Amino acid sequence: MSFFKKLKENVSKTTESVTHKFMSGLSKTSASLVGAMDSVFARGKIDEEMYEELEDILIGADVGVNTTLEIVDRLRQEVKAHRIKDPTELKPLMSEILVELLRGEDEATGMNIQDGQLSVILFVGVNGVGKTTTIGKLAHHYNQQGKKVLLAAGDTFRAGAIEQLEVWGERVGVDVIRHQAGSDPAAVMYDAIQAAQARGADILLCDTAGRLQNKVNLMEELKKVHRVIGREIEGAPHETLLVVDSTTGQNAMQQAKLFHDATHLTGIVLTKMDGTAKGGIALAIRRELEVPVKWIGLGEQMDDLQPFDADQFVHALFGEDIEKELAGTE
Ligand SMILES: Nc1nc2c(ncn2[C@@H]2O[C@H](COP(=O)(O)OP(=O)(O)OP(=O)(O)O)[C@@H](O)[C@H]2O)c(=O)[nH]1
Repeated sequence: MSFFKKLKENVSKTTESVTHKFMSGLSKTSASLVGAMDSVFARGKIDEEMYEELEDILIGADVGVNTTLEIVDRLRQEVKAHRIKDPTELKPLMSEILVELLRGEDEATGMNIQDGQLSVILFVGVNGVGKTTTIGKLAHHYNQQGKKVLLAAGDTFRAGAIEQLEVWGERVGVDVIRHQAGSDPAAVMYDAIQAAQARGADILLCDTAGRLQNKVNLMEELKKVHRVIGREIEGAPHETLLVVDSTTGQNAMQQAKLFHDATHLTGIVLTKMDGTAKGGIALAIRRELEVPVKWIGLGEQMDDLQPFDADQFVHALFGEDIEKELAGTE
């Protein structure tokens, strides 16, 4: 039995609605990445040309050149080692390689949430990537779990950003700590931490500015915010999550490198996966940045932010093939 059965078994452990969210959210990427492989494999022959066409498909889905070469290399080795002649056997093999790459070595995709004490989560990323929406969705997620959540409006650069966060606060039913537009974001963080501690909050989600017009200032500001949070609570921020818009392709990769250099990122949130056929960026980011993707945005609704899961991700990409193979072998 191929790796498909194992994938199916792994995703069956979660609810059907989560599996469905991944499948519908990743349908465009599935078509561009896995659907496109069909015509390549239909030629019935494993040869150099086939590997080159596979590379083109992977690069076209934003998997990134280095990661693409690594995937195809591994595929070649497996084909050799197991003397595979039939290209239809390559899809399950490919799915296994993708899961391994997405999992990485540490498997540290969970959130560092401290039980019984305040956990501070800092969000960074450029404007418009979905930072505020992600904070709102995550506030909802933790609120649903019965945790007391507070939001810090650290994007003081744009007055609209503070109001937008307040709209989310109201929608979810959590308070927002804010100052006037233009004030020092580090001071907002200081006040937010005091408020969170005084109110016995479990989780403080901190928004930050994302203007890129002045990179040096932005990065200095983020470093200061980070420092102030760390001074108030040892070990905080417990997570520094970079939010990136997956529809921006390799641009997302460059942003990730920039922010990673300035603040120590502990995870990535990939938003708007449902709006792109180039979801292969998840692989490029995971592999080339060595920062785990922790959350994935699969739509605009409150519960469309899902914890990233390598099995769910790859299962969603190969969904049709998995169903076909399992139906044929029962
Ligand atoms: N389809 C889809 N849309 C999303 C997702 N996440 C966010 N969006 C949309 O992206 C748009 C921008 O999101 P915002 O949260 O305003 O972005 P932001 O990064 O906070 O922007 P600034 O406040 O300007 O920094 C909104 O219309 C969101 O509804 C997602 O996972 N899927």
